[in-house]
Amino acid sequence: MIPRPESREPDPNIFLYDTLQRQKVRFTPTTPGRVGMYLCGPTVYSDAHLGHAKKEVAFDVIRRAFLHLGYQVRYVGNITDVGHLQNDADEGEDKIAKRAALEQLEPMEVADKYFWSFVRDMEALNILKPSINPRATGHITEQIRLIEELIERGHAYESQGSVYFDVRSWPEYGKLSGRKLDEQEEGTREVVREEKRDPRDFALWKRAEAGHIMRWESPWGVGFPGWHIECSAMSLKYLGEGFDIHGGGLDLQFPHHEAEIAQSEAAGHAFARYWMHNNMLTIGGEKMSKSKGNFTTIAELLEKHDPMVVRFLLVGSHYRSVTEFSEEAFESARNGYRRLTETLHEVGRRLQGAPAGATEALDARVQAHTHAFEDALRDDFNTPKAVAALFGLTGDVNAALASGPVGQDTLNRVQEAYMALGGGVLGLFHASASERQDDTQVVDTLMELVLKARQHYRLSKQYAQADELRDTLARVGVTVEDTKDGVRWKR
Ligand SMILES: Nc1ncnc2c1ncn2[C@@H]1O[C@H](COP(=O)(O)OP(=O)(O)OP(=O)(O)O)[C@@H](O)[C@H]1O
Ligand SMILES: [Zn+2]
Repeated sequence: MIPRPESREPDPNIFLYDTLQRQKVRFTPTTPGRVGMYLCGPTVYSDAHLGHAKKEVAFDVIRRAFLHLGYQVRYVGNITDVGHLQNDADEGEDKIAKRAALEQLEPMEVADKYFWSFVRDMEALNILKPSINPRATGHITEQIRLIEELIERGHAYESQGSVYFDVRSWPEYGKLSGRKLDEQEEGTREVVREEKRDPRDFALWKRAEAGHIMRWESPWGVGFPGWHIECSAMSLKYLGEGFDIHGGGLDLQFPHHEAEIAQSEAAGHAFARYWMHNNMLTIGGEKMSKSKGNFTTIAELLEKHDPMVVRFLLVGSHYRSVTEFSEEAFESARNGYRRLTETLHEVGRRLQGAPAGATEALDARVQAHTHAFEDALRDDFNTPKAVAALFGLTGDVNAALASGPVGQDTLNRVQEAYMALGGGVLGLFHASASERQDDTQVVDTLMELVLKARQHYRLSKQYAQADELRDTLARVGVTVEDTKDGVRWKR
């Protein structure tokens, strides 16, 4: 966990884009100084892919930004382990149950297997653990209670052992997505229509047919919850009435989030006050998705790429913009990330032996870039602008380091700025960076030895050997320069 800066008052000037109001609005928390966030998590029936990473990183950065700007955050990220059918229109097999049959596992084994795989991927990507990670199957009672409230209030009805939300009883249905009546019906087929009063009605509870293995007792017979109801039940349980922020992918706006709002409000609960949606990670212009099969899992990616480069790639585009996945995008992320870490490491090296005191001109630049970075966060968590501020800082630091000695206090402040902004907020300097730090120490020591040997050859006029050392280093990308201040190297 990154600690909340103790000294900082909660920032009152954060603006975020609220999907419901369709504009950027000032964020005001329900409870001063605290933010409650709920994020629709994965359906755990297969390994997570880069699209999931885009969403998780987006909301992780938003959470970290709130922490940085003086708030305490309760972050609830749910795990869907029941009720998510293959078709959004209440049809098809349960995704988990289908996978269980395929892998010859218990449904809960499937859920656990992919839950832990998800946790491993998220850890590798330096995503902070949710404060609460509730699962749908652990909250059947809460879901049944909410459905009962809806029936009591006349907004839901039972039909042949299933319970549906009565869309006609709730005129606000459609307010989030702005979908017209006919568009709300998309994909609904005749079989289910017969049970429904209106084709737009959605399942709150489904009767379990013989052979359906995920089943629970309910007032309406044996069945299982519909997909949408879990998120209403769990967000309200852990974040309370009128909680602050509900997040998820743009593709969940309809029907999932539309249904969440309708069923929560119709049951008499004040629901999320701000709705935030991340745009999609695409491949060849199409959404990366499990069901389309056009995905690359996070685990596969991490065999080839540093997780921090993956993260850098994702924060390089705004959460509301599309990110197109390509090898070229990785290449440029790798180069960009290297530029940051090289400077950070150089600052570490220069700290030893730096003159005491400050270098005021650079101090002023550090402050200016820090302000620019924070302004970018306040403007709907604009990470590309924040990254640009880090590059601005990097440029100024490089220029200062090249032009002469920099005071120790200033170097410390530069390091702190990198760690707080690039590390704390963007989450870019994780274990892989510290591993590289260890690696850097080993490389530094080895280089010192090699350069001493080279110096020895030169002093004893064995120039061929000295040059051979230099050329060998050049072949692995290390250049050695003889300057008036002594020998310097870089890679
Ligand atoms: N390509 C993507 N880019 C950004 N977010 C995504 C992407 N794919 C899924 N998500 C988000 O991840 C969350 C969980 O998605 P889900 O488990 O439905 O994945 P999926 O690959 O879309 O699966 P399916 O194709 O079976 O619907 C949702 O909030 C969804 O918006
Ligand atoms: Zn949800």
